[in-house]
Amino acid sequence: MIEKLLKLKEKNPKIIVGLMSGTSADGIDVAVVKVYNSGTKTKVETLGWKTFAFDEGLKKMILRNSQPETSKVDEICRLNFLLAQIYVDSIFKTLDELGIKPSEVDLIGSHGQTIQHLPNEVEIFGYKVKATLQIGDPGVIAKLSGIPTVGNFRVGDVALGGEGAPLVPYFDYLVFRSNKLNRLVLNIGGIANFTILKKNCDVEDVFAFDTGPGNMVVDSLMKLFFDREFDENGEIAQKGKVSDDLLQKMAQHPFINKKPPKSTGREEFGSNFVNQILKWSEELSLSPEDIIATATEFTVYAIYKNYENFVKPNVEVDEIIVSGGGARNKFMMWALERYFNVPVKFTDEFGISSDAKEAICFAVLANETISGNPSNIKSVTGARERTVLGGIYF
Ligand SMILES: Nc1ncnc2c1ncn2[C@@H]1O[C@H](COP(=O)(O)OP(=O)(O)OP(=O)(O)O)[C@@H](O)[C@H]1O
Ligand SMILES: CC(=O)N[C@H]1[C@@H]2OC[C@@H](O2)[C@@H](O)[C@@H]1O[C@H](C)C(=O)O
Repeated sequence: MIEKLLKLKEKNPKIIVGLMSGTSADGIDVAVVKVYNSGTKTKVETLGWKTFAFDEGLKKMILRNSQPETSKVDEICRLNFLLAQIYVDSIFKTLDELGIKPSEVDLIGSHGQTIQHLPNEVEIFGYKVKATLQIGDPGVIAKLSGIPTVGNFRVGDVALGGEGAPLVPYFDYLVFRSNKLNRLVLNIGGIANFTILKKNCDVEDVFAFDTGPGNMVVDSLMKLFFDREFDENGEIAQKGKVSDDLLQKMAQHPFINKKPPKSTGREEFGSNFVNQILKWSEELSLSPEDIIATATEFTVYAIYKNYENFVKPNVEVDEIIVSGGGARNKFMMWALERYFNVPVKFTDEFGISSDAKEAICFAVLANETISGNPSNIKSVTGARERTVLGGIYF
């Protein structure tokens, strides 16, 4: 086993599959990449990627098991295996389409499905506990695929007192740093998060955190009002009018002004928050279109407010580089340009598909694990130490 691991460490370049199933619970992104070197010398070449949508029933099962009120421990136990089985199927389908044999793949890096993220410390039985849970067991992935798999990336950072998120900032640092420009690298998935890369920055200068909802709130409202999974291209938002009254109420959410390091999820922007929005909207007699427009505006408001509070006093950004499903929402992208007034680019311009960025990231993070390089950033997660992330399974 150790020989295998050492051989894998020395192999350069490596073919690595990165797997992301994000907080939107909309499906899995599989990216196949060739990774050269490691650390600051890392070079990534994307060989291909594919998205697999989850069946509606599966999405429901994931969502109900992401909430304490509706979760069931036997369903979570089964989902842990089921998701791993689905991941492996998706990997094989992607490889087949790309004409790559599974035996040619050196490594898999799998994020897993977050069903609960509890970075706020609680005292239980005299112990201070922070916790996070990603399911879709990497041990099962390794056994079914026959490919060494790195998973459970967040655990080490949380164990060392960190938020365990966001982890993409290290990848952003490797790929998007510049010696000429101050960059804000933004991902708008279920949750939105950004990475600030000051020109000529060092790894410990990187500043990043979750800013609040990405598409999570809009998606839930779209399901309720229009029985659709999301607002395609922001078309419904474009038909509505932003309500300043509702926006101001949403802006009071304590996460928006909370000081970083911080990370969030469905625990704070799930059904409780959506129900609150519904109540406020009823009082204000808003149409569904206006509510969607306001919730979409809120995502960008929260991104900007966090920038204004915690970044702008030290670093003024020259450009924004966007990825994630929100990049396809025109209303959101216009709002971003309106708030920031700097060029808004997509990661695709930099050779990283905006739909596959997080999957590519977990391939690169797996390479860092195998190479023995720490990939958390203390200034981002608040962990006591930098550490090698993830567990390796054969
Ligand atoms: N054409 C589109 N128009 C508008 N929104 C879109 C479009 N395509 C995708 N989205 C939005 O993007 C979301 C999915 O984004 P993405 O896959 O980046 O999130 P994720 O990886 O699940 O989340 P996270 O990054 O928070 O873990 C969808 O739920 C939807 O709201
Ligand atoms: C706990 C968890 O799964 N967090 C996700 C989520 O989705 C976006 C944002 O919230 C970020 O904190 C993180 O994912 C990305 C991949 C990250 O760690 O950078």
